Amino acid sequence: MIINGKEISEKRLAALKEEIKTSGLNPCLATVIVGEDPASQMYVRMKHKACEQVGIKSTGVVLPENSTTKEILAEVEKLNSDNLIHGILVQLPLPKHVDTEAVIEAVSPEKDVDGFHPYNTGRLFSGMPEFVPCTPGGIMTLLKEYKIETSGKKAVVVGRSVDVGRPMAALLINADATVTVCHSRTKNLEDEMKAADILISAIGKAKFVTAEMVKSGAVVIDVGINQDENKRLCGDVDFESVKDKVSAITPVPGGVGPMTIATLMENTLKSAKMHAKL
Ligand SMILES: Nc1nc2c(c(=O)[nH]1)N[C@@H](CN(C=O)c1ccc(C(=O)N[C@@H](CCC(=O)O)C(=O)O)cc1)CN2
Ligand SMILES: [Mg+2]
Repeated sequence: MIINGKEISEKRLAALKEEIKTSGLNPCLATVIVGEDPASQMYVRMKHKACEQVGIKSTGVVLPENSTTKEILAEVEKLNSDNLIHGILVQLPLPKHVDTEAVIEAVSPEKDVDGFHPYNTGRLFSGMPEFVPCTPGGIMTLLKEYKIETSGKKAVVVGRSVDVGRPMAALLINADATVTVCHSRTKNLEDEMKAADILISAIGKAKFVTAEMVKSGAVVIDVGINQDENKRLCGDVDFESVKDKVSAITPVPGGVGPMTIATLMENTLKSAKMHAKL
């Protein structure tokens, strides 16, 4: 089975649009982008377009590549204190000279729709999630939509990043899976991967995962955003070689990516609801 993230994201966005229309709320998302990385610019455009699609207002702060950490923090502060804004996201990666952790920590946890602030990661790891990072959150939605059981399953997450690997592991623990997190120093990576009922690959290497590395009937979720030898977008998984061996697999494009955006929209509405109660 091929997991259709594009279809599920469209379904969720349509439901969100209806909910927002009748909510009486005016949710508003602010994006911050630093520099001119074409991929980041495209993702931010996609986020504004999704906002328009569902009826979320959006505003964008665009800062030059040579902005200092202090200058970025000042912009974030302005957004924190603007009562009309419910969600703030700083597009990552930031330029190398910027203190990314300081910027993430500066976003008010109540507006942190990316779920990257330590307050929100702490809540997630304590089993009391509020804002869940959009990519792993979107993956959990896909598993639920396709009725893929997690309880008691052996889940292997390859990658320990703050935005994907770590929160993914926390979400799977919260969903009663037995979770192993692998990374660049893991010994016998192939053996670990082959033991997985659910394999989440966030490695960042084009077509790294081949059929020999996965168990027959496993569920394979591909978080990779890479380029193949012809400069075409591809995932971490060698889709053609793996798809016939597994019970379910996400393609790239059209798998996890669209769910990241749909989850961001859901988090923004959630934030607007929380602010309305304050
Ligand atoms: N502040 C954040 N920065 C980054 C995040 C994030 O969640 N918050 N995630 C990624 C990039 N990202 C969103 O920002 C993102 C990546 C990919 C997609 C997507 O829909 N991809 C499509 C293909 C699009 C294409 O043609 O290239 C797909 O997979 O089908 C959406 C969002 C890093 N930074
Ligand atoms: Mg840095």
